[in-house]
Amino acid sequence: MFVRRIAVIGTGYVGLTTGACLASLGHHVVCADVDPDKVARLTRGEVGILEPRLAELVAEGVAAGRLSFVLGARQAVEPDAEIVFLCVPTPMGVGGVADLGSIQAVLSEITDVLAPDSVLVNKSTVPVGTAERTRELLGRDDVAVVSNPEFLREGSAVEDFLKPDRIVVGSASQDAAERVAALYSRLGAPTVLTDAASAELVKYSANCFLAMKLSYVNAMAELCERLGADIADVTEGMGYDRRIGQSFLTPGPGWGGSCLPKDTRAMLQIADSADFEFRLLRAAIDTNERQRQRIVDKVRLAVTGRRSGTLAHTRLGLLGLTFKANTGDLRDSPALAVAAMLRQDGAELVAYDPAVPADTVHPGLEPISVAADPELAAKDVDALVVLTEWPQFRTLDWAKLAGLTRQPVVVDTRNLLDPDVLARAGFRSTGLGRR
Ligand SMILES: NC(=O)C1=CN([C@@H]2O[C@H](COP(=O)(O)OP(=O)(O)OC[C@H]3O[C@@H](n4cnc5c(N)ncnc54)[C@H](O)[C@@H]3O)[C@@H](O)[C@H]2O)C=CC1
Ligand SMILES: O=C(O)[C@H]1O[C@H](OP(=O)(O)OP(=O)(O)OC[C@H]2O[C@@H](n3ccc(=O)[nH]c3=O)[C@H](O)[C@@H]2O)[C@H](O)[C@@H](O)[C@@H]1O
Repeated sequence: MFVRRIAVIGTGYVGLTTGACLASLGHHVVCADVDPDKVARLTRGEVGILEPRLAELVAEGVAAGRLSFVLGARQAVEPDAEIVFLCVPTPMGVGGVADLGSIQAVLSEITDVLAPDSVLVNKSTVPVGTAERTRELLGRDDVAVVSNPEFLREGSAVEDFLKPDRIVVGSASQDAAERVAALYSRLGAPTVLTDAASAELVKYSANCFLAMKLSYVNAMAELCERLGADIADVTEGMGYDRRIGQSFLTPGPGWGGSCLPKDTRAMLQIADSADFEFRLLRAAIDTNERQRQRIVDKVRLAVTGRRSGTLAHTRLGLLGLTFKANTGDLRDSPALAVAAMLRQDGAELVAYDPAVPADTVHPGLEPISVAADPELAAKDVDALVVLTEWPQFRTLDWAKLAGLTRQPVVVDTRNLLDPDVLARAGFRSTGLGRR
């Protein structure tokens, strides 16, 4: 029932969550990373990422003797790991294709130490055909390869892992697929058992669909502005249709993060390699890029009253830098993309984000002075621009902030704040697609 040794390679958002959650389900898990500092920190119980319950599960797993951390994949796999999960990065490579360098590095490290009858499971997001190529590369008939894509979201990784909407497992080996599916049996989630290529495609297909949904909503918000309609009412009215659903219908400064942007690009390449021009997806990506410019134009109009020109000699306070709320992740954050464009336009930028301390080092933060509190970010600014939907922004002392600004203007790119509250505090505000 419980597996005596599962190896999880890569201890990032996916790997650490997978390791800690599988240990909490009763399995014995050894997690490996290539980064010695990370392994040392995890061994001391320092999780280092903002994920509810993750630190707690790690501590419980370690205390119960079911979870440990080692340096290097080989040490986690030998001598007798029964199931090996690959949770290493697959970032955007040249031309948008997924870069499989880390996967290849792990394979060359572990091929000769994989135990007979073990199962190699890929949880990283990889192009269709990767499982098949992995099987060829391994050249081991006694090791099965399985695709088991992960659908967790950052900020709710543990909750999503333990209460998944579904489990997807694909393999040429029915027996191996069933062994992997059995790991999750206690979760009671619908399970799709399929071939490896279909499982790999489910992952891209889901992320691309979500991206298209968001681009559709952002386009609809623009249309609302032109037609005098209100996006909140439009999406509410749409969302009651159970075929559409209420979630993922909030307009914003464009979708970002470490996955949707890279996975949509990778899907275009996958389609291209199959001689299929995926125009629908291309349009969703183009709409997303345009969205950033649309935000800059909105800020310019709100601050200078002009549709063209620059933002030279203006100072802007940005509220939110992470790619969404409840995470500290700045990777591919739309807030940073918008900030870069505002800077390019001549604006001076100061920002506050509850998950980004003033001394954070990240290339996207270079044009921004990061403040330790929202009041510092409001001081002498020509506008406050909400870029991430942190719920605590709703309850800021808006009247006090208004008094600190040079011009009491708010551009709310997340439609997070109540316009009446802002008006009472003395702000002129604008959102996306609002009447
Ligand atoms: N972040 C997310 O919300 C989700 C990510 N994914 C996919 O999961 C994969 C991993 O993503 P994240 O966990 O976000 O990445 P991450 O960047 O947070 O973590 C990856 C970890 O792998 C380690 N690593 C790199 N090369 C290694 C090697 N050769 N041996 C051992 N460890 C190595 C890194 O040091 C790092 O700790 C990607 O393919 C991603 O697309 C899938 C679902 C959700
Ligand atoms: O493959 C992955 O890595 C993961 O990618 C996304 O998860 P995540 O990157 O954590 O972020 P999301 O919550 O999907 O948000 C993505 C972007 O869309 C934006 N968004 C989301 C929802 C919404 O209504 N409006 C909106 O603008 C967010 O602010 C963010 O920039 C998917 O939701 C996960 O299912 C998937 O496993």
